[in-house]
Amino acid sequence: MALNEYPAEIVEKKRDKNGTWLYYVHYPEYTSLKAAVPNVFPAVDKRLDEWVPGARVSALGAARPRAGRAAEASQKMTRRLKRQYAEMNHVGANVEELPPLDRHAEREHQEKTKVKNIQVIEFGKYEMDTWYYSPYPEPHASCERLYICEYTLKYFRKKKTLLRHLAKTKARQPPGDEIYRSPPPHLDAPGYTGGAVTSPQLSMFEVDGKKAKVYCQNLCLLSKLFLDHKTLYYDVDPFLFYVLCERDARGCHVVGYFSKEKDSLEGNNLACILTLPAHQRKGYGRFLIAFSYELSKKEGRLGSPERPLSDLGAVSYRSYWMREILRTLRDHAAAMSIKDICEATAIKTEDVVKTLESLSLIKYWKGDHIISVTQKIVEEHLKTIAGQKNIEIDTDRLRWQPYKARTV
Ligand SMILES: CC(=O)SCCNC(=O)CCNC(=O)[C@H](O)C(C)(C)COP(=O)(O)OP(=O)(O)OC[C@H]1O[C@@H](n2cnc3c(N)ncnc32)[C@H](O)[C@@H]1OP(=O)(O)O
Repeated sequence: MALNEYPAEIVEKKRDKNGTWLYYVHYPEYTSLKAAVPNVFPAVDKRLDEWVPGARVSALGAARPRAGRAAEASQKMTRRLKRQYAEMNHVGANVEELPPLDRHAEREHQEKTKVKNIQVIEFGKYEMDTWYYSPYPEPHASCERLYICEYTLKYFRKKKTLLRHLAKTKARQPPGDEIYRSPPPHLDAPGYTGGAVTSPQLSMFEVDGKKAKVYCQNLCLLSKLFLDHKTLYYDVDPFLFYVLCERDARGCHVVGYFSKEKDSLEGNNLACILTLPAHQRKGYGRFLIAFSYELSKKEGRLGSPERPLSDLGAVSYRSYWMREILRTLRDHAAAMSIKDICEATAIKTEDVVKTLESLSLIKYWKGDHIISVTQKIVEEHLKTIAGQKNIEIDTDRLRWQPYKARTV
């Protein structure tokens, strides 16, 4: 195999307008996960799948990924690691292991979604490559490029139609209640030298799936472009959507969201989370996760995300849990029980135990889990994560009541 060639599987082929063959290829040995993260592996990372002209495919099934998109980390999965990943994230490691009906549904889903339909979206001032298939209705489903209004989430095949829509619509923010607005930057903040404030101001909106049905359905269709396995698109009534926006003089620009069941029997405090690719790795994912736990604290309940987690979901949650638990231990001089940590953070017991295990800070003694840590060890662990991007939530600014308390 030549340099810069990668093993590839051909998933589909088609002819372009000029009759040239194009191949839809999957790179089985590569992932777009940016760094090797212990025990977190994409089951199948389809994010780099793409159409390539025949000239870029060699006879042995090797292709050259588009410049700039080449996978940065090669993580071959051993069978053992695959099983570990599946166990941690409650994902079936193998379709064959599912019950017959689920197996059939899973195969059908895989067949339908194996080739992504929309390649690029224009959203506000950003253009973003998509990652996965999303069931937009026809004729939009067959568009290579979709133009999406960042305020209403309506989608268009042509830019001029989007511009006409923007000229007509008055919407400049999500259709819900603004429940949080970030504090203005402190004038004594490090790096502030006077003049215009450049750091984005954040607003969080709560949008009710029942009251703003079309907006929420459009949000689900949009998020499916970046989520492989969530299947909620149309039945949005039982959910609340927490939409995070950067705010400026023109309006509120969506950067991410999470959804939450109004009444989760499993005690989930988050169903689905997304940061749009143009805004990833700036700390917004952690902010959204932290926000979901702040809501759980107000409800007086422990919470956990709905499973399965995606690979990116798993890294983000593990990083969040680790930091929160270590900070809580530090603030209490490391003298806490597991129950104390759960109460302070609203993180479900199982997630606390797994996180402490991964840090080797827990012992199993006489049938019970015991935390085994000193303040010094906590400080040392905290030093290793000191560089994390963290946007603090000022809880005094959260205006929110549990859904159940509002409806009785
Ligand atoms: C319950 C569920 O919904 S599971 C599905 C989760 N959602 C998805 O998979 C949709 C697509 N992915 C996403 O939307 C985003 O990647 C999210 C929401 C998971 C994370 O959002 P981001 O805004 O990028 O997260 P943020 O910047 O706060 O980073 C959180 C942590 O994850 C890590 N992380 C995020 N992306 C990556 C990546 N590509 N590779 C390695 N680590 C990553 C960050 O390094 C950070 O950890 P650190 O502070 O210890 O370094």
